[in-house]
Amino acid sequence: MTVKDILDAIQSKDATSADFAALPLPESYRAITVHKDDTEMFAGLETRDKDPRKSIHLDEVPVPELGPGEALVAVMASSVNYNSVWTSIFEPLSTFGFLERYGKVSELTKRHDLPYHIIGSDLAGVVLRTGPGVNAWKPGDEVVAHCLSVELESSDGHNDTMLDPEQRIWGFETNFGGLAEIALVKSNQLMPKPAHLSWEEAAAPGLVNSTAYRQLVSRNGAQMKQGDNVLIWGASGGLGSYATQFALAGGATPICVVSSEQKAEIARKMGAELVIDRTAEGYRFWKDEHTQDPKEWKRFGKRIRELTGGEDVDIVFEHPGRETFGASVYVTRKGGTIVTCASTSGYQHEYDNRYLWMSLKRIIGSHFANYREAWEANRLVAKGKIHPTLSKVYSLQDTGQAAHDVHRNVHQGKVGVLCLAPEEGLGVRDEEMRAQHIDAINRFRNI
Ligand SMILES: C/C=C/C(=O)SCCNC(=O)CCNC(=O)[C@H](O)C(C)(C)COP(=O)(O)OP(=O)(O)OC[C@H]1O[C@@H](n2cnc3c(N)ncnc32)[C@H](O)[C@@H]1OP(=O)(O)O
Ligand SMILES: NC(=O)C1=CN([C@@H]2O[C@H](COP(=O)(O)OP(=O)(O)OC[C@H]3O[C@@H](n4cnc5c(N)ncnc54)[C@H](OP(=O)(O)O)[C@@H]3O)[C@@H](O)[C@H]2O)C=CC1
Repeated sequence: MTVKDILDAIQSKDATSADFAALPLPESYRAITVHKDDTEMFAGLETRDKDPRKSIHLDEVPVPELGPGEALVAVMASSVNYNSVWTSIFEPLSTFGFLERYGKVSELTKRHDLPYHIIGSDLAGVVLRTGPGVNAWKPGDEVVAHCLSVELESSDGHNDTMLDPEQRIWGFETNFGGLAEIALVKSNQLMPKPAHLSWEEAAAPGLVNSTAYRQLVSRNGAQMKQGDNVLIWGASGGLGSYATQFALAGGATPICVVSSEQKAEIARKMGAELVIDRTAEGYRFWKDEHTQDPKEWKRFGKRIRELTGGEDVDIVFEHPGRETFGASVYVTRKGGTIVTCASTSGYQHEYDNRYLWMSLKRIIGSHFANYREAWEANRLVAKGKIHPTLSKVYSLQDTGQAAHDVHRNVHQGKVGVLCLAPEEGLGVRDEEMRAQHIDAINRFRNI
């Protein structure tokens, strides 16, 4: 039995759940990994010069043992998230520390502590096997998986699953991730695959869409409301392309920040009217490595007022971090909210606290999404209210190049990876619905 037999079953029109259940599992499969032996390979290099193509491997790995409450999924497609860039450059720390720590939780979690890390936090595919205690899913189900892994044994996480003390991001802080032909997930990560999307389109939104949903829309985030002005950094990138859609769909006004005319055009194609090209306008929020320039914050704020007709922003959707955070705090309106989920340009932020407390602003930390938020975010995709922002698709063996593109910020929206799917465009089950949304689905393609 090989993965080829699994693919044949998925592609045959008449394979039943019983047929999938009867398929013997292969002994091994191909997976994108980083190696524990490589963790020091980039020592001394600048972040920019650490090259994912050198650290990312395509390996044949054994199929992990299936535990209670878990599922093995045949992965048709996955996508590159920035967390896989961090893993591949071993910043801010090596993810093998996460696997070692997880391995100490129980006999079952020991499986994760290996000298290789199978990465990837998105997938679209087909359930192959479910472990004891799983009733909601069965072999043959077409699914996507969100990346929240929790143990749920502590009451701390019972109201908001992101607060579980054993909260982890699957494929980043756990092993057996989605950039592979087979993945191991907890069954409560599974959600129905949107029927009108191909495998690679369905695999694209998951992580960033759920994160943007909690960060911007949820009561656990900024609770955006109709009429809000929302400043969105990196509006044509992974997170930003979903934040922009949420702002528009929710009756808010996005002010989209991008770094080129091409990206500005993408933001406009999504429906945004207020766009700032940070490169063309030449903002330099830092005079040098240690000193910010409040005059530049003010110039940026003036530009926002010019675009909005004199208003400041209610919400800043933050993730670049050190480079932009001082400006983000400054340009937020009195009583407004800066909601942050990352620090791509550096995690030691500096801002002038007078502008925060005197103007009663709030900073909210946000991370991925709880079970319910991830489900709600996927539901919006399945209903055709939010669309994938897939631009380019790579083969599994070219994942290193895909991660390099994202690391160097030469991509748009989301970058997809075909795992078992032999070509793009497969897996669409609702052609009629697809036809209704085809322009939106293809907005980011081949640009
Ligand atoms: C969905 C996608 C998401 C993304 O893309 S996010 C971007 C990528 N992610 C990242 O860049 C984050 C990577 N992670 C990290 O950098 C680290 O992961 C953290 C900085 C988040 C945490 O570091 P750590 O070393 O794990 O945490 P500690 O809590 O500082 O150290 C653990 C020890 O410190 C003790 N401790 C914690 N809080 C306190 C306290 N308040 N007072 C005293 N001690 C404390 C703990 O108990 C524990 O102890 P003991 O080592 O003995 O187990
Ligand atoms: N905590 C969480 O749950 C999550 C955190 N993240 C983190 O968020 C960050 C962004 O992820 P994602 O959106 O997928 O990444 P992308 O690279 O797809 O998009 C980020 C965008 O941010 C903009 N940007 C990058 N650097 C700067 C800068 N110095 N100043 C201003 N803008 C900048 C770029 O747009 P442009 O050049 O056009 O301005 C870029 O396209 C990563 O660090 C990631 O790890 C992501 C998802 C979940």
